[in-house]
Amino acid sequence: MEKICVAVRVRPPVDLESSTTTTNSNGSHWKVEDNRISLHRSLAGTPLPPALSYTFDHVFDHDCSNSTVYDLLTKDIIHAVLQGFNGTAFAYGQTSSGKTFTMNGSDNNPGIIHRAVKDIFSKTNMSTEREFLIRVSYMEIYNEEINDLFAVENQKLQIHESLERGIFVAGLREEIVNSAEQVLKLIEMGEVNRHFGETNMNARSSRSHTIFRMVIESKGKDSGSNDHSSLDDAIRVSVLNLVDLAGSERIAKTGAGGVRLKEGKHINKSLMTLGNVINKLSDGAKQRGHIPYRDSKLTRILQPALGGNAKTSIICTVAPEEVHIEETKGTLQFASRAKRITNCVQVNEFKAQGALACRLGAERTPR
Ligand SMILES: Nc1ncnc2c1ncn2[C@@H]1O[C@H](COP(=O)(O)OP(=O)(O)OP(=O)(O)O)[C@@H](O)[C@H]1O
Repeated sequence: MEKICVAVRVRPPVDLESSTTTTNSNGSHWKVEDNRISLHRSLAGTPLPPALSYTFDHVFDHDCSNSTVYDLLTKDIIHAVLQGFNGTAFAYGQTSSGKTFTMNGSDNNPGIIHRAVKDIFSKTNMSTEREFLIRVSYMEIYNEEINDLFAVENQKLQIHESLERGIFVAGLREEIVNSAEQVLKLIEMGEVNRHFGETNMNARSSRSHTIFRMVIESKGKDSGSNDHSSLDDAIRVSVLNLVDLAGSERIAKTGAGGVRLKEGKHINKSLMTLGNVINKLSDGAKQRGHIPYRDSKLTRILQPALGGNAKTSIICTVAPEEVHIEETKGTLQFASRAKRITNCVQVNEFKAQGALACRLGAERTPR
């Protein structure tokens, strides 16, 4: 059993005037100390004890770089995926709090996805013991429909489950890839197909949840031994999901109407289901009861990452401004609940036989 790793990241204040402080006009501000974030208030300039205080695995203040976030929060998961464990990292938070900045980054400050891809190829290229076959796919959930970001014609895809593949999206294009550059180019092409839109809160707001997925298969390099039953024959298959969720939003604040309003309702509904799943899971095994994974496509796809067989980290992004205090409290409560979830993690290792062996034989391009 292994706990989900939960971190909070505070984005820099939007108002440049107040960029050196997160204190607000009513004297309340979020203070970050080590792995703790607290809401402080002051009365006529006299500081009062924190009104609220939360502790997480990590708390990243506004001056923290994407490189630090990657190193402390996701690097271990990425390395575990190469050992055969499933891994998921996702960003959760209100609109405009920095989820896309964290997952995708910018040209001079690459995010988690870019760093993970580079890291994976640098490790697999260096491996003297195992050979790897890597496949990638990229999908979005827009208005509760799954679309393929690598192939626009693949829309309204369905989720299925099988013994061999677990939970999967049928018809999603998977590309076999051999280098980080190839993957980053594919992602760039996929980004063009993603739904963004302008709201009052964010000039480039993600209007869908996106899931970038890498499936990594590996087997021991031929040792030259004739012992066909040796453990080296075992094939490891792991799945890495890197998820950028759309932001929860107050319709009044985003000024949404028409298409934006419809999108906002779908976003809020699926995030509410995610919250319900997290709440149920955090209740502990005895009180849990039915977990409503099937109530949204997002939770169905993330099912293995939430209480299942995956190493998972969640980065909860928050905005420091006074006007967002209620949303920030909501995000921190979500994060506190998520912290209590335990997953049951194991290496996915199979004997190379039957259909899987045939498929690997056909697809494997030795690295
Ligand atoms: N840690 C950060 N450092 C510098 N700039 C940031 C940081 N986090 C966010 N920003 C900036 O704040 C703005 C909003 O961030 P972003 O688009 O990542 O938010 P989001 O949570 O993905 O929003 P939405 O849910 O609406 O898509 C962007 O201009 C982004 O560059």
